[in-house]
Amino acid sequence: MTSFVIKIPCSSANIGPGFDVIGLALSLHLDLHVTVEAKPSSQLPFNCAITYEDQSKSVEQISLDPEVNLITRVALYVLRCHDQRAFPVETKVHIVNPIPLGRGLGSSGTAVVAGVMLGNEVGKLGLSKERLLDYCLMIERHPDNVAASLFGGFVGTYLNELKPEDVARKEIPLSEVLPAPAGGVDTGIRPPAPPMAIGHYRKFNWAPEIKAIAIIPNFVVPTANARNVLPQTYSRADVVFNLQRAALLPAALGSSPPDPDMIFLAMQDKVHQPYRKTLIPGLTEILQFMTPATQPGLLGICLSGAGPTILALATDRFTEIADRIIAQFASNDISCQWKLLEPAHDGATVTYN
Ligand SMILES: Nc1ncnc2c1ncn2[C@@H]1O[C@H](COP(=O)(O)OP(=O)(O)OP(=O)(O)O)[C@@H](O)[C@H]1O
Ligand SMILES: N[C@@H](CCO)C(=O)O
Repeated sequence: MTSFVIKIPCSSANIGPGFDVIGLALSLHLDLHVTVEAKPSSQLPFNCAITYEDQSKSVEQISLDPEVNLITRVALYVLRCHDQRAFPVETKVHIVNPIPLGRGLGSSGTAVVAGVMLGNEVGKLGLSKERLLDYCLMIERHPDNVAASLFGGFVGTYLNELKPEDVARKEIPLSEVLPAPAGGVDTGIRPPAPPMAIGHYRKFNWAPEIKAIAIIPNFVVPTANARNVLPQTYSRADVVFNLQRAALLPAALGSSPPDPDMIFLAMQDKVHQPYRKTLIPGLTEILQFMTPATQPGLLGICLSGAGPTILALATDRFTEIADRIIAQFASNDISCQWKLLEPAHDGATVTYN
C-alpha cells in the first residue's frame, strides 16, 4: 500500500487592480489523504472511492462520483492524457475541505490544482509544477488562483502568446477537456493535452507584518456570474488607472515596514469591483468606508477574487477591522464569518507517509 497527503492552499485573486493577474496563496488548506492498495477489495468506478469531509459549512453537496467530482475528474483528465484510463487499483481519496465554495477564496482553483497533483502522483507521471500549470489552465483559464495555489506566496501571472495552432488547442471547449460523465463507462477518447508553457508566474516579496483578514458573507457568487457582469471594453482612463496601481502593488506589499497610504492607494480598482456591486449588496460602501487614516492597523481593502468575500490587509487590530466590515454587511441583512490568514508560501505539497 502507498499512502500520501496532498495539501493545497486556497487563494485570493486580483488584490484590487490585478484582475486575472495577481494572486495570493493563503493559509487555509484543502487536504487529500490518498491510499493506493495493490489488491482490489471491490469493483470501484474508475478504481476510485471518494470520501469528503466538509469543514467549510457549505450548502452545496460535493459529488462522490469520480467521474463528476471536480478533483478526480481533473485527475482523470491528466491520467488520460498519458494513456492511463483510470486510477490505479485501488485508489481511495479522502478530501478534507475547509475552503468555502463560491465565495472568492479560489475553491475551484484549489480543487483543480488538487486534481492535477493527484493525477500526477497516482499515475507516477513525474510532471513538473510548471507543466501542471498548463493542465490547470486548460480547465480554469485565468492563471491568478491556480498559480498561487500551485506555487504559493504572492504571485504575478501571465499567459504566453501562443502559436496559432496552440491557441486553437488552448481554446478547446471545456466540455472536451472535461467531458460530461458517461455513467461510469469509459468512452476511450483521449482528451487534448495542453500546449507547452501556456502560463507563467513570478513570486513577489510579501512584508511579514502584513496579515489577511477574510470576511466571508453567507452567500455564494459563482465566478461565472461575476465575470458575466463585466464589460467587454474599458475606457483608456480606467485601464491606465489600474495599470498605475498594479505596477505599485508588488512594491507596496513587499516593503517593510508597510506604508498604509501607499498600500491603500495601490489596492484601488476600476476594472472589476465597480461592476460586481450589483451582485454584492453594499460593496461600494464597504470598499470606501474606512481608510488607514480612520482605522489604525488597516492597510487596504478589496474584493477577494470574484467575491463576495472581502479581503482586508492589516498589521493589527484584526478583530476591530473584521467587526466593522461585518457591521456594514449586517446593515444589508448579510451575516458573515471571518478568518485571520497568512500567506501560504509553500504552495501545493505532497508528503508520503
Ligand atoms: N473541493 C472541491 N471539490 C469539488 N468541487 C469543488 C471543490 N471546491 C470547489 N468546487 C467547485 O467549484 C465551485 C466554485 O467555484 P467558483 O469559481 O464559482 O468559486 P470560487 O473558486 O470559490 O471563487 P473565486 O474563483 O472567486 O475565488 C463550487 O460550486 C464547486 O462546484
Ligand atoms: N480573476 C478572477 C478570479 C476569480 O477567482 C476574477 O476576478 O474573475
